Parts: sequence; structure tokens; C-alpha cells
Amino acid sequence: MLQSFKLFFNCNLVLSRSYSGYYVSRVRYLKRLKEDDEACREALKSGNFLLYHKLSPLLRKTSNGIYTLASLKTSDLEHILEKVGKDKHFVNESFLLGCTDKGEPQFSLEVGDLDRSALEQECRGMFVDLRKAFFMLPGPESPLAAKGQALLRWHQTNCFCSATGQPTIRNQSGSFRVCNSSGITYYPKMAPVVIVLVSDGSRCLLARQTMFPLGMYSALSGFCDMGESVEETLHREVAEEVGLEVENIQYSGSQHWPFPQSSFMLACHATVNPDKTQVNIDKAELEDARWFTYEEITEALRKPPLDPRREPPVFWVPPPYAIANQLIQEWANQQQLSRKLHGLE
Ligand SMILES: NC(=O)c1ccc[n+]([C@@H]2O[C@H](COP(=O)([O-])OP(=O)(O)OC[C@H]3O[C@@H](n4cnc5c(N)ncnc54)[C@H](O)[C@@H]3O)[C@@H](O)[C@H]2O)c1
Ligand SMILES: [Mg+2]
Repeated sequence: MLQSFKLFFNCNLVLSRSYSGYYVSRVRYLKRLKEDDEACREALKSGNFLLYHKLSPLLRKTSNGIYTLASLKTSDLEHILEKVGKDKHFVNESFLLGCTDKGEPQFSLEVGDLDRSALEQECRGMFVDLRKAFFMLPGPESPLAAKGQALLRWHQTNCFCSATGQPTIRNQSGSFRVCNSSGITYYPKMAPVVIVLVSDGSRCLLARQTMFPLGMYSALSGFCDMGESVEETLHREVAEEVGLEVENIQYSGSQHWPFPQSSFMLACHATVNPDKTQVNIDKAELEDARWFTYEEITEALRKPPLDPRREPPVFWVPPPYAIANQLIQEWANQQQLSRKLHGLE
């Protein structure tokens, strides 16, 4: 028994060491591609490309009916570009995203100036709005689709220097743009947002904005003001939006969020005094905010992500790719545990 445990332990150690070695070499390779234009140009020759048409990613339906992000090899992409009347050197306009599990470089390319249906036909895929694509793609592909779009959007909206009005020039990987006139270097930006699931011990507080899909409630959120800490933003946003004072802040995780223009979501849990739970909603920000019981939450978590073609149910929570879902899931797990401890389940 002890021996088999040792064997298992040693195997895992070897595996984790080789994995970490692979991870280090992968990130160092990417760092070189980011900084070295010549190395990045070379990598473009054996790249994998995600295509976007006016920021909508190209998806493909597999033989078993699952949608996936379409990834094209350099030679296939060059061939397709030539077929739709574009010079094959257009691949050099791509931006570096990362690399695949096999260590192959990945790029995103905006092809919005080219004929959409001709491209869809040549690529055997379709360009889908990212908000819809999120519902269609398997879990790990959603963040990649989001990153590709975010990088393209940032470059499209940062073509000029805000100090001189002169054009900014990208490096080959797209990790920055520089204004040769002012010397200012611009790096892709995310706006920090705090998202918090507030609990009174037995219920959690969810809210909805008028712009949310019908029936969807989410955790409270808000952009950080200049100079604020995560804790300060969290206290302020909860006070502004629902008039409550929170305590016991616990960090849960983070996520890049491409809407509206690249946010960096910092997710936390917090509690309120169970005797002070009366919400006072800022109607300019929120349409509604309500306390939900454990039973209501577990039922909402069991529902499949909303199918846009179906009637929305009365109450549902954001789907698993949104960090709000993670917070709600964690809260439900913690409630379940404490119910078990108190013999309620
Ligand atoms: N991934 C998730 O699970 C999840 C869940 C909830 C919200 N979000 C995202 O968080 C973002 C912020 O949440 P919110 O709407 O509650 O924020 P919020 O409560 O701060 O209100 C938004 C308003 O803040 C102002 N604002 C201040 N700084 C801004 C900036 N840098 N960019 C844009 N507007 C700014 C604008 O007037 C805007 O209308 C939303 O865009 C939403 O997409 C993500
Ligand atoms: Mg808000």
C-alpha cells in the first residue's frame, strides 16, 4: 500500500516537473515572439490562425454536431486568401495570441474587408457574433475566442496617438503600438471590474440591469475608479447599487471579459449582517436586486444555459463561462456543506 502510494506520488512528481518544464519553455518562446519581430515573422510561417469578420469569430461544425473555433494553418490560409482575391502576405497583419498544446503559435486575423460568404464557403465555417459563439463553443475555447477578439478590437481603436494625433505603428506580434512622433508606447488594456456575490448567511443577493436577457440575474459588479483598491471598489459599488455595507471579503478568482471593451473581472465573496439586509436599489443602475434562497439557486444552476431560441425561464443565472456562475456555484457548494454539517441534508 505504502509502496503503491510512493509510486503514485513519484509518478505525479515526474509528470508535474516535466509539465512545468514544458510550461516554462512555452512561455519563454512566446515572450521571444512578442519582443522579436523577426522571430514572430518566422513563426507566422507555421502558425494556426483564428479568423474574425468584423470581430465575429469563425466557427466550424464538427461531424458530431459540436461547434468549434476554426483554426487554419498558414498554407491553407494563404490559399484561401488568394482564392478570395487577397494577397497571401495579408497573414502578416495577424496578432499573436499564444500557442497550442503542441507548442504551435496561434494568431488572430481580422478579415472584415473581405467577402463574408465567400470566406465562409472557402473555410467551411461561419462567422458568429461572440455573444452567441460563447453559447456554442466548448468551455476552453470561449476565452481564446474572447482574447482574439479583444486584441483585434484594441488595435482597431488605437491606431492614433492620443497626444499627437499621429498614427501609431504596431510591432509584429501586436503586443504594443508606438507613436514615432511622441515616442509613447501603447499596450493593450483591460478595465478592472469587481464582481461580488453578497450573502447574508442563508441567501445570496443577485441583481439585473435592463440590458440583461430576460430573467437573468447576476452578481453585483462595477468598474474600479482610478486609484481604488479592489476592496474600496467592492464596498463602494455595493453601497451605490443596493445601499448595503459589506464585510468579510474573500477573493475567488479572475477572468478576462471581452464586453463591452475588455474588462478584467476580479471576483469576490462578501457578507452582510443578517439583520441589515434591506436593499435600496439605485434604479439608474439596476432594474431589480433580490435575495435568493439556496433552493432557488440550486434549481437555477441545474438549468442548461439559455437557448436564445427558447422562451426564457423566469429566473436563470449566467452560464458557466461567466465568472458570476463560478461565484454562485461556490456559494451553493458552501451552503450545501454547512447544511450537511447542521444535519439539514
Ligand atoms: N463575466 C461575468 O460574469 C460578468 C458579470 C457581471 C458583469 N460583467 C461585466 O462587468 C462590466 C461592469 O459591470 P457594471 O455594468 O455593473 O459596471 P458599473 O456598475 O460600474 O456600471 C457601468 C457604468 O459605469 C461607467 N463606467 C465607469 N468606468 C467605466 C469603464 N472603464 N468602462 C465602461 N464604463 C465605465 C459607465 O457609465 C457605465 O455605464 C460589464 O460591462 C459586464 O459586461 C461580467
Ligand atoms: Mg454595476
